[in-house]
Amino acid sequence: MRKIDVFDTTLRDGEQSAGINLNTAEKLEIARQLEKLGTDVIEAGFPASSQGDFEAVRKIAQTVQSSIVTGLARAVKSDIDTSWEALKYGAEPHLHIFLATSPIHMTHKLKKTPDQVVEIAVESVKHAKKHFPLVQWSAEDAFRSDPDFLVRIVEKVIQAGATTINLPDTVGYATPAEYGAMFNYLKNNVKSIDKVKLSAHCHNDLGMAVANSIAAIENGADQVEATINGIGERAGNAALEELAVALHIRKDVYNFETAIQFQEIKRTSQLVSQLTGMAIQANKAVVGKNAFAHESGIHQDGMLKDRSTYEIITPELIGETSNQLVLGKHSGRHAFKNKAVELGFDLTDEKINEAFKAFKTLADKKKQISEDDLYIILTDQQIQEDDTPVYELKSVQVQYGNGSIPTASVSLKNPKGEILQEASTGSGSVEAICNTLERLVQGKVHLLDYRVTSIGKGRDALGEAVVNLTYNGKSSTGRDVAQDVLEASAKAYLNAINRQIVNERNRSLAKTV
Ligand SMILES: CC(=O)SCCNC(=O)CCNC(=O)[C@H](O)C(C)(C)COP(=O)(O)OP(=O)(O)OC[C@H]1O[C@@H](n2cnc3c(N)ncnc32)[C@H](O)[C@@H]1OP(=O)(O)O
Ligand SMILES: CC(C)C(=O)C(=O)O
Ligand SMILES: [Mg+2]
Repeated sequence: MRKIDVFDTTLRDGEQSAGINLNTAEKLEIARQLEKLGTDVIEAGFPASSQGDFEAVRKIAQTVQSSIVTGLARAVKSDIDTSWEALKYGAEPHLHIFLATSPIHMTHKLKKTPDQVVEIAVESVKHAKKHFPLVQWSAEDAFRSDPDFLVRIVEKVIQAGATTINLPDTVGYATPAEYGAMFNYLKNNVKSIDKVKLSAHCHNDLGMAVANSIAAIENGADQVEATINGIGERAGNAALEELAVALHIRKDVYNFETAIQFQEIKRTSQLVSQLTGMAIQANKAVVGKNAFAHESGIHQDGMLKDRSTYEIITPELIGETSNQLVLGKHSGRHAFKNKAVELGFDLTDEKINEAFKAFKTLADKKKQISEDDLYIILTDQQIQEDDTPVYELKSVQVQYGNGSIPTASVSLKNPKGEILQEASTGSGSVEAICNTLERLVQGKVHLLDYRVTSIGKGRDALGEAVVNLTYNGKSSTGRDVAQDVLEASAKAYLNAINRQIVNERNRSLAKTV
């Protein structure tokens, strides 16, 4: 079996999804989980794009041990030098440089001739090689590039020192046969191609990202680039979990293997959804809520007689548990701590105590505490590390009746430590809460999007609220989970604002350094 490397770009291309904005603690948490998942390379961000991304990539490079950590850079010296400062801590520093090669991009975006593009590509790879032992070079929009130009530029960047060549279908336009043919063409026409690792990077605009990635592997690609839950620019990237499971389940056809630890798939998918606020569609392959649900009588009859009638992937393969009661309101701190360790959390005693308090509060209200609930409580503690003073919800009360105007009263502590109270009406309960909060916080807020979903099963399942807004002109996403969706909504709203306050403080600290 040929081993295929998995390059995860959830934290870079995935974060480019509209509405996603992860902070350093959240990125670090996802990177740790990607390491457990067995990804060969983690693209942690774009260090030159912002101080926040620089910090996140630096922390991830310092923390992650068993996956290679990389970051994206334009073919620009200052991007490369900044990336080095963030990535130099890795055991094998790796940089990912990209430059567009299609006529459309060269003419309209870069405004460069093909010869100039070759020169810039070669110079940037040579410059990167002064620092980095591993340099991946991507021909952005490779699929819409002239194949002979690709052959020429790829040969030159290999001569300049590139160690991996990536040929993306940047706009998700290729069919599997066409994308495979491009790899075949380069394999047969670039003289030095066997000196480098060949990589595929597919987007899902026509729903073919996973199929295209597999076609690339069949035609010589050694590495596939993908994201958890398929998040990414526009319609997203190839979904990592779908790719890995497809190669595994159909190894009889493909004969390829990856180092992905299948047991970690469900957990990774949930974590990414929880921290990005991007819901997973119920019927999504492998990780959707319905992926293992059998609804109709004939299917249920078949499943009861023999699971192989309708089940080609078992939920156990991807680490799906039955989610039965694990701890209850009479459980003590020791059992709680043991369970946290068993679930893979490494928290200080102080954070365990905070999580334990949240667990007891929930256990008082909810009959059964599931593993999903524990993950939410523990992850919330794990990602809390900033001590910037922010808004804190003290209480929220809503008066609602179908014949009256909903009214919300809210009390909160502001970043100066003052307790403020306000009341306001709205056409619904959530709008009343948002209107009240808008009066209480300092600055201009504009609500863009709001969503509630349930976590886990049953009528007492936790409610998750995701709020997308602009605060003083900057877009931000907040998320929170509570047993009551109105409380979750108020907290999610404040979390979005608090995120901007923390970002602002980090930006001003960076300027003073
Ligand atoms: C296919 C992909 O996913 S590519 C990755 C996309 N990801 C991102 O863009 C996220 C991070 N980006 C950012 O934060 C910003 O765009 C920055 C910091 C990188 C650059 O910001 P700005 O300097 O304000 O430039 P802006 O984004 O408006 O324009 C991009 C510039 O880079 C140039 N450029 C684009 N790609 C490349 C490249 N690979 N190498 C060199 N220059 C490039 C463009 O031609 C344009 O140059 P111009 O100003 O001379 O016209
Ligand atoms: C930066 C490159 C690899 C990219 O994301 C794309 O071309 O889609
Ligand atoms: Mg991409």
